Amino acid sequence: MKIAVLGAAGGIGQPLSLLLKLQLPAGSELALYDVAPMTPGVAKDLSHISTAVKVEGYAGDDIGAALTGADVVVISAGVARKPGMDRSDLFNINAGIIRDLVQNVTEFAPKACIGIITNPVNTTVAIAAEVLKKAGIYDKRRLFGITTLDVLRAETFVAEQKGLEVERNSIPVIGGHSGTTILPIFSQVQYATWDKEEIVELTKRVQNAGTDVVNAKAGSGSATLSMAMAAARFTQALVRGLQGETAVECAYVEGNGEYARFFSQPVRFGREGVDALLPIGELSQFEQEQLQAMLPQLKADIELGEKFVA
Ligand SMILES: NC(=O)C1=CN([C@@H]2O[C@H](COP(=O)(O)OP(=O)(O)OC[C@H]3O[C@@H](n4cnc5c(N)ncnc54)[C@H](O)[C@@H]3O)[C@@H](O)[C@H]2O)C=CC1
Ligand SMILES: O=C([O-])CC(=O)C(=O)O
Repeated sequence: MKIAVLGAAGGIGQPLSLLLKLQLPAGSELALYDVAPMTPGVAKDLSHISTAVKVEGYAGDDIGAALTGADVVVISAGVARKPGMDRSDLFNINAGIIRDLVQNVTEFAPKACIGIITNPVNTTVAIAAEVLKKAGIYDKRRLFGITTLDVLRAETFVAEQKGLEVERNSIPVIGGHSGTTILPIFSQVQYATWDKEEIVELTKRVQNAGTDVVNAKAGSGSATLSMAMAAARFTQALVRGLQGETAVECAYVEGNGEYARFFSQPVRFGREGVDALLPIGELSQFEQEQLQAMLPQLKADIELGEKFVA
């Protein structure tokens, strides 16, 4: 397997690359790319870690070499939020970055699975899909918005609140990745009992968790370390699927359009990327209301991306 990380010198890119160096199957190749000139140095640094994963670094115009032969491309290139901004405020800069990077993927790694971290995810994934479509190579089984951080947060916050072992949790988070489009399905946590206020509060905590980190970092960026962990977990699951093993994670994918063109839900990975979309299961009345209420925003975010490419 060859995994390319685009944005590899950044706040997420560096710890993500470290985790992949430690966790990818022996014999894998890790290609780091960023516009930042330091990127070959980041790769050199990582390459001294004694695991059987080969690391190469590329900067500036050298994206073709990074992408050629890649099975998976993970993209965290772009700008991050500062206090007072919404994820949608990143659109102006990040939309063009994603369009141009995915254009390069169409040229150098047309068969790769693409996982997008760059915000606003609700929109950047739609941009990527349209660029791939224009190039005539769009395969919806191979494009993902990485929403795993919402799952990590839901798992952690439930464990804290209920005094549970965090490893026991597996909580689906559906919808999108901003504000009220993030919907954790706490009613499916069977080993805890809830009153309604608790669920409302915990739902808001997950929805605002990104903003909490942005505010706590006070102008120097957004979540990087937890996001690196989330993206590593997603990438590992995808790689396992591509290698013919079974793996399931929530991801923001083009499904059957029941709720919106792109929607985060549990996905089973397989040799072609998405092997099957798993049902979101039963929702409480609160969750059903939240789901219906988020859809206009989610659809508008998606449309913004589609129009940007058109
Ligand atoms: N999906 C999610 O759950 C999350 C998404 N994010 C998003 O991830 C993105 C990256 O965040 P950070 O790593 O903290 O930002 P950062 O600013 O630390 O790193 C971004 C990197 O992208 C590089 N870059 C910029 N334009 C590029 C291009 N055209 N090609 C290649 N590299 C390019 C920069 O040189 C920099 O190294 C942001 O958009 C942020 O909002 C952040 C946290 C969670
Ligand atoms: O909030 C942000 O800007 C970064 C992000 O997506 C998250 O931490 O969930």
